[in-house]
Amino acid sequence: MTARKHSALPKAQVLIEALPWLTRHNGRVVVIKFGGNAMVDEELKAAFAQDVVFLRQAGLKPVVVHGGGPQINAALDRHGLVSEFKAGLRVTTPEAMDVVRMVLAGQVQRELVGLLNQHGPLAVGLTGEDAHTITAVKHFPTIDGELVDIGRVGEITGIDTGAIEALLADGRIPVISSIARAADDGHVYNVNADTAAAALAAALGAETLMVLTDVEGLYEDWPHSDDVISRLTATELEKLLPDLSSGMVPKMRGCLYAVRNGVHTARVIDGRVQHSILLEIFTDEGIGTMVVPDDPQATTAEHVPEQAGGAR
Ligand SMILES: Nc1ncnc2c1ncn2[C@@H]1O[C@H](COP(=O)(O)OP(=O)(O)O)[C@@H](O)[C@H]1O
Ligand SMILES: CC(=O)N[C@@H](CCC(=O)OP(=O)(O)O)C(=O)O
Repeated sequence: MTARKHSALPKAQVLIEALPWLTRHNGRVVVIKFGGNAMVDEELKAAFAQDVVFLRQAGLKPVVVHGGGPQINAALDRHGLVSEFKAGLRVTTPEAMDVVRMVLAGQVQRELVGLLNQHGPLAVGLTGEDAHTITAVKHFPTIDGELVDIGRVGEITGIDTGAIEALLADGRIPVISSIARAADDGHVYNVNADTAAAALAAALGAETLMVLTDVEGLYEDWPHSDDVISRLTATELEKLLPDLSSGMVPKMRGCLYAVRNGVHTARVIDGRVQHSILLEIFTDEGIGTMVVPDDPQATTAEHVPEQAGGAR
């Protein structure tokens, strides 16, 4: 007698395909950075929230770190302030810092918390200022061999994971804005959201860092071709870093930092694709760029991403 096949069988097969990944990640922290450029429309943002809640309900511990570069640009413009970037970082005057804080903590973070909480009392928003989560000192980037003053931009000196871990233990989804407090001068500092996400992923011992942006992944020869590098090791990435340009620099530096500091995989994926998080996880080939540590031992058998990018 042949087994009867129900018409919904493909749906069951999709769920079963995800089983090894879900088993491996059960109880693990996944840090997801949602870039301001990926927040293009309401439908996408709602799908992002659904994906994050799905991970939470499937037994993972998602932590969201959000950006908001374009939203800050628009608000500065409304205030008659110019947006200027040096070494990929926003030149942040004290007046601009007020706007940055207002937009990140008061607008973007609130919106994401609201979308996540449509699914239950899950999300809690905080900034790096809360409970000493992110501490920084004033950052002076080197441009053409000179240290340059770009205002209230912070370089992370410490992460206190206590508040985030308490929220995770309580089943919540922390949503974090990339603003840091200074231990010494009493100021608050603007931190690039990719850098903050990478530092948090490392400090939390996350399984994966996922960076959602507005390109398909790391292009091999940007802007001349759109061939995406699907997988690379830390050393391969390190060699590429000097050739990367502005937006990708903090992102790929962050990925490198994460995999060199205990995170098993760091991925850059296209946040403009609906349900990109679930697609990256549940499709064999993955949809973006995956960075892995050099030492295969660091990615133990238990953590080899066979579902997510099994071919990579
Ligand atoms: N090699 C590269 N591959 C892909 N994108 C690149 C590359 N080099 C520079 N970029 C630029 O980086 C941008 C992504 O960074 P960014 O604008 O800071 O996004 P987000 O708001 O998501 O942090 C892309 O839109 C692209 O213009
Ligand atoms: C110092 C610095 O540049 N901070 C960033 C923080 C927001 C951010 O990183 O947003 P995206 O992820 O959308 O680019 C800024 O002011 O734009």
